[in-house]
Amino acid sequence: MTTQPMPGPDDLPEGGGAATDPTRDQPQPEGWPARSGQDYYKGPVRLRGRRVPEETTDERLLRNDGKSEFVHTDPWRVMRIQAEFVEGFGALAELGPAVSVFGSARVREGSPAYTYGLEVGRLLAAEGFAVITGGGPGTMEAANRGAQEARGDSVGLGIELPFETGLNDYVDLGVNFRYFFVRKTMFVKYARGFIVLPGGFGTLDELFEALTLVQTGKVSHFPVVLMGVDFWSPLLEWIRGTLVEEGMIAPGDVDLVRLTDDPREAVRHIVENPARGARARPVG
Ligand SMILES: C/C(=C\CNc1ncnc2c1ncn2[C@@H]1O[C@H](COP(=O)(O)O)[C@@H](O)[C@H]1O)CO
Repeated sequence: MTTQPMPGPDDLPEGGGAATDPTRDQPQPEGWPARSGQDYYKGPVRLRGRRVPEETTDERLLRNDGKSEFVHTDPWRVMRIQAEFVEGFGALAELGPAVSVFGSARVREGSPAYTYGLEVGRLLAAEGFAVITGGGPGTMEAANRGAQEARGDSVGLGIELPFETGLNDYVDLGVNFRYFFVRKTMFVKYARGFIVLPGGFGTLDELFEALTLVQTGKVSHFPVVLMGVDFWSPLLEWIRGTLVEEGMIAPGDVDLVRLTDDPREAVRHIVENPARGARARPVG
């Protein structure tokens, strides 16, 4: 058996290519790729015969044939997702201590939930916390507005939605995300705690995401405050009466949450309960 030296990097075109193999310079079967008589190197992979691609990686990269379906493929999507993480981390890396505030996109100025938002935004900023919201209307606008009025850092992590407007006018540092899960990572990564105002599905999703991460010990033990006793009590009663009773969660899991109507108490709870190292409760 004869062995041939592997070509070095200088012998190969960048991004893969063919290196001549003098022993394989015979006529190739009909229908085989034009360069099938040569060894083809693609990173650590060597290809021969009909496995030799018709065109090199660079040829494919530089080809402009007007076809655009590739932008809808999963590998391409993964690149977009990565880019979104990079942009998000880049924009927020130097943010000081922050608290994420979740709540309804639908309430108007003058409603109790909007007023909670304004107040917690102001108080958090006065305590030196950046206020992170979903950057949208309703309570998000209120919390950003409160933070801005108190000369704090007002951050909006917007989400691209099919029929919604962009960031509210009170966001000073805004990042718009295409993917909910990338945006959620930012809410958690840069926050020392969460304040949850009355809201709908979006708010519940964010609340339970935060609780699950803490409960399972995936993240630090963050303080979580629910604002609005009348609004949240039925949910907490159901959690205690059904989830705990049926053994779906541990009784202590409910202690993860503080319920109040008082924005001062909400902010004090965050200040007095700094995030502690992650500690999952053993199931059962
Ligand atoms: C429905 C309306 C606007 C939607 N625009 C949003 N912009 C930014 N973030 C949003 C938006 N809608 C939901 N969110 C996120 O979910 C939470 C609020 O959802 P809920 O269902 O209203 O409780 C909020 O914390 C955001 O992160 C108005 O026309």
